[in-house]
Amino acid sequence: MTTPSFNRILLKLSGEVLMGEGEFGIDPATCERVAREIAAAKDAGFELCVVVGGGNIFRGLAGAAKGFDRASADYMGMLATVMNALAMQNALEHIGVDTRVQSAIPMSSVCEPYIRRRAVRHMEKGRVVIFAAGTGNPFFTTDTAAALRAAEMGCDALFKGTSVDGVYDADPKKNPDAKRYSALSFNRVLADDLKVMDASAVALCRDNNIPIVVFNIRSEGNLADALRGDGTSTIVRNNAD
Ligand SMILES: Nc1ncnc2c1ncn2[C@@H]1O[C@H](COP(=O)(O)OP(=O)(O)OP(=O)(O)O)[C@@H](O)[C@H]1O
Ligand SMILES: O=c1ccn([C@@H]2O[C@H](COP(=O)(O)O)[C@@H](O)[C@H]2O)c(=O)[nH]1
Repeated sequence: MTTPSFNRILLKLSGEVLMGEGEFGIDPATCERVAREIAAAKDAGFELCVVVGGGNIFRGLAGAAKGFDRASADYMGMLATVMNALAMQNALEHIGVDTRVQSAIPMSSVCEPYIRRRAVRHMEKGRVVIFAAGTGNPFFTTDTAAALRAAEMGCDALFKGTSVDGVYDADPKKNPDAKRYSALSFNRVLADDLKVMDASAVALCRDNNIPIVVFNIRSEGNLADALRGDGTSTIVRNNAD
């Protein structure tokens, strides 16, 4: 697969991936391994910002299914992403990568509030900005937050690092015969209701012409491969079938 050349990218880091081989929570070794991959991408010349998910700790929909009010459950989910952001900040700073965490829900004794111009400045200074608390609004997900921040930061592409190696014609975890696309259009993802990312995130990227690269970040080296356009991944973009 050949990927167009990108300079500034947003990495959407799955919360679920941060639990490593565990079934819940944060695995420090996985955070360190992902941090090394981010550091390598920086060394290769990319400007990076990161949106972290929260699926390893709490998802609003799952909370609502157990009886929590949906909006409260979503706020719990957003707080979970702040924990993941701090874990990633810690792992990155251990290996000498300068970072800032900015939260969409202000919590001034923990991290900076989200301020777009300040985030851009951090990136220009070579810092990795980690965006926490999603969009700050319930009824969204961190995929939509990733698309929104990618547009606000002027990113050339959104790399979704998750536990599948691309976009399939059906959920590969439920259908072993599902076929992976190497490239497809935003409109195909929406028309076929492919669930790898939520529709609002896909539409936002389509309307702002920000390609999405979906790749598996569970294995070492895959971020570097995806950034080079090597390895196994799917690119979702305008002007594709
Ligand atoms: N057509 C499809 N192609 C690929 N994956 C799909 C498809 N439909 C559903 N999926 C599922 O989407 C999941 C990835 O998206 P999801 O948003 O759930 O994860 P994430 O972003 O990695 O998680 P987190 O919420 O922890 O940040 C995969 O685990 C896969 O099972
Ligand atoms: O803008 C947002 C982003 C997230 N949430 C809630 O947080 C959890 C965790 O995020 P994932 O994207 O699932 O990893 C999500 O399930 C929502 O409950 C939100 O409300 N608004």
